[in-house]
Amino acid sequence: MPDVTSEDTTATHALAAETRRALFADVARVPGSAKPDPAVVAHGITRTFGGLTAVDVEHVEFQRGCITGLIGPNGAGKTTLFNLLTGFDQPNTGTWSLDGVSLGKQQPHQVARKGVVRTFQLTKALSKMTVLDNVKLGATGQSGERMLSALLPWTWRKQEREVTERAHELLARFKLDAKADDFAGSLSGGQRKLLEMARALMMNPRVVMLDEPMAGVNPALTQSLLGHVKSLRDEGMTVVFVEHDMDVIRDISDWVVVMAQGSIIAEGPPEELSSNQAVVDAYLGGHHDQALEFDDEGNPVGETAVMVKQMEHDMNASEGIPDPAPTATNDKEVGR
Ligand SMILES: Nc1ncnc2c1ncn2[C@@H]1O[C@H](COP(=O)(O)OP(=O)(O)OP(=O)(O)O)[C@@H](O)[C@H]1O
Repeated sequence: MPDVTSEDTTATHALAAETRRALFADVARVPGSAKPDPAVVAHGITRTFGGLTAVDVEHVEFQRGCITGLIGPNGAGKTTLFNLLTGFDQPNTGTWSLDGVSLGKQQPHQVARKGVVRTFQLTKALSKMTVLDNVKLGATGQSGERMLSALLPWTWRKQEREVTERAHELLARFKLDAKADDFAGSLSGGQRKLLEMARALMMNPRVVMLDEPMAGVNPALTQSLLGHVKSLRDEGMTVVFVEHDMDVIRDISDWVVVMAQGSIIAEGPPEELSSNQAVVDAYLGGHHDQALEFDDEGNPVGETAVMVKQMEHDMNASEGIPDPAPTATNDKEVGR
């Protein structure tokens, strides 16, 4: 059980870049493909809201020690899938596990104690609490919260010290240590994202699910955030990462899983994405009528490049990220 006092075993899974590439060489480029050493395996997950099927994932595996980018158009079901896998919502059907241990029918803090944590698209910093206290909140389910411990104060005092120490370490890691005693409400958008990550790491997780960690972050902080995400992987963590910016996805992912209308419609290495017809169709709603064109390296060219740019522009716009290049918008054309 990972807690702030446990020994961190994740480092044993740190994989070099060549090893990660080799791992995926023989993985089938199909939805639900088997991975050589999956940390998380989910099967038959469905979630409906009234008549709407938000998630209908037959099978998915997330490879240990790698970054999996989870992409898909707005409303594809990415956040709902994260909610389900981390106990923030319960599915209608399905089973899922970390290293073979079931994570079903559990509360978020129980899932976190088993090793899977998440961050949120809209950061959940409590603005009237200090930055330090916000990070300490990540250490839920510690003995200080249990009844018996109330009678044995020395157990929680020791733990309180350890939790505070760990929180300070994480604040230093994310360069927020100077802000420890400030109210979280005083942080910028990017700093709140860092705070979210620090809080998620309090439990020494093995799997981190990041829901759009770059959204709304000013470009100066984007690179540093990306560096932090890569460093989680380099320490051996398994990272699943929802992101709309294709450049970021290409830069950071070892493997990409694509969702549309609740289901997984494609999987593959990031460099093969833009030539995947199912992916382009999903983003463009199938409303294009000309053949797609790519150069030898799989980069879109001509009209296809314009459409892909349009797609990225729309996705950025939905996140409130300004697009420096003037782009003609035709929302109907892209199925929104
Ligand atoms: N609590 C809810 N009640 C009703 N419908 C919901 C609820 N949560 C999600 N949905 C619907 O489920 C579908 C999937 O939503 P979800 O937020 O998971 O998509 P997403 O891929 O994360 O989208 P985005 O990229 O815009 O964040 C959408 O149609 C959404 O409106």
